[in-house]
Amino acid sequence: MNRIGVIGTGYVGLVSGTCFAEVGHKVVCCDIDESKITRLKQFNIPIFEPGLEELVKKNAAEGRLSFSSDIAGVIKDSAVIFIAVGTPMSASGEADLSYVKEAARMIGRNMNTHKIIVTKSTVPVGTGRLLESLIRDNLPDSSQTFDVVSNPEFLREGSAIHDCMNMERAVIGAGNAQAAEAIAELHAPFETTIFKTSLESAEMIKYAANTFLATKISFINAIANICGKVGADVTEVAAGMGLDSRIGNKFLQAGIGYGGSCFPKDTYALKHIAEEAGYSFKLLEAVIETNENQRLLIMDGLVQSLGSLRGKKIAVLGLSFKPNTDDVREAPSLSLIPRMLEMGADVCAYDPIAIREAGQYLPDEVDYAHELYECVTDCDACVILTEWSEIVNMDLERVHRLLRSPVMIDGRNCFELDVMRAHQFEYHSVGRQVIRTAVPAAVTV
Ligand SMILES: NC(=O)c1ccc[n+]([C@@H]2O[C@H](COP(=O)([O-])OP(=O)(O)OC[C@H]3O[C@@H](n4cnc5c(N)ncnc54)[C@H](O)[C@@H]3O)[C@@H](O)[C@H]2O)c1
Ligand SMILES: O=c1ccn([C@@H]2O[C@H](COP(=O)(O)OP(=O)(O)O[C@H]3O[C@H](CO)[C@@H](O)[C@H](O)[C@H]3O)[C@@H](O)[C@H]2O)c(=O)[nH]1
Repeated sequence: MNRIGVIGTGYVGLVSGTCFAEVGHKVVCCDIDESKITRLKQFNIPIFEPGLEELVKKNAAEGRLSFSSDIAGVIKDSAVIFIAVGTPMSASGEADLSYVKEAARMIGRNMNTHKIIVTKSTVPVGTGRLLESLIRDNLPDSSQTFDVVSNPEFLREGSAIHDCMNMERAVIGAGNAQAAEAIAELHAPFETTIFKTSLESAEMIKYAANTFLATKISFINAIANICGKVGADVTEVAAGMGLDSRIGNKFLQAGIGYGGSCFPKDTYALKHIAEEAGYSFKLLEAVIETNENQRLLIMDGLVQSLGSLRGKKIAVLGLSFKPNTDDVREAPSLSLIPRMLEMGADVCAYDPIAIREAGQYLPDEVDYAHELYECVTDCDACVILTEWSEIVNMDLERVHRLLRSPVMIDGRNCFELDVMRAHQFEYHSVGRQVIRTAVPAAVTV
């Protein structure tokens, strides 16, 4: 058994730490936020992630997973240290490395034996080298040796455990072949493809992968916007494109764009990295701009169907940035609900899990319903921002009956047009024909 110390118990630290424990390693997770560690010790998991609580309990009970707020002690006791702290977007768009740098200094100060430091956080190219020098500068004994390895994390929120346990590849970037091999061996139980690279290439692979996926989303959203104007249906177009194995059918779901803790900040960070390197990344700029405009389709749909929003009551279904998570970082709800309020609407919001999270950031005027059907009651329109299965599977007949006017603005293309026609909704979706209850039209939101 290897002793892995994980610094940071956000999504990545907690999920990857738990999964490395699940495959047999001994893992201790630590965090600067003592309240998180107190909660984790009581199995009160700070994030909503399906299956995580059970897996944490199981691995803790079997003695492979524990939590500590003694960061220095965890560093001293570990042979391998994962850095899994946040790298949020700074005001200028670049990745804020202050947490990563602080973690490196702490590691340097507490280095007592040879250790491999593994960066799981998403960091700009060159950070691995920067961490090497920061650690070296903080060593109590300058002859102490260590290695820095980049091993970016590719899990998705909402399916994080599945993604980690069934990882498609482990990218291992290192300057030292022995350190790379040691981290490859750590991955042996996952039976995944090991891809060894330089430190710099591994760091770039993470940004290139995320921005490529973001590009796919903005591309299909741009196609959707044209489809809406020329009478094509983007869901058919995406399905037809996806049958070409060179294109593939994944990440072609048109909607109100990508949000979350990764794509928005990582697209900005790569744009910044490119600028620093003297390259003007026009394609990526267009991806970002397309994404930022896309969510405004919701406002267009509301104005088309209701005219002025003043005094209108709007039901907003879905507050998290995607289903199966309570994460609201860069969620469309956080920018769209304040706009609705500014335009004079009353908003009642519902989410199966994320009300508490979203409520911290939304204006006080928002009402929250604890049940979907209560939320839509007496509303002038129903807006869908997140495709939770509870929302996709709602009883449309009941919703039609409860709404004051049967208007639905769907930012995630949850329903078939024929179904909405049969239920006599006015239905605005993305890149598809608008269904009107009385007069059919060929314009989409
Ligand atoms: N969220 C994801 O799905 C995901 C997936 C892949 C990669 N990533 C990347 O992984 C990194 C972490 O993301 P996250 O969403 O888990 O972050 P997060 O912000 O949710 O959690 C980071 C944790 O690190 C802790 N921390 C900060 N500084 C610390 C220090 N010096 N010592 C100990 N703990 C410290 C914080 O208290 C916090 O609990 C980011 O770089 C992100 O881009 C995230
Ligand atoms: O066809 C699609 C697919 C996704 N999205 C949106 O894109 C965003 C991101 O979705 P997803 O990638 O499923 O979730 P994340 O948890 O943000 O995961 C991404 O970001 C992580 C952090 O870097 C990476 O580790 C993952 O590989 C990468 O998929 C969400 O707002 C989705 O609604 C679409 O609009 N259309």
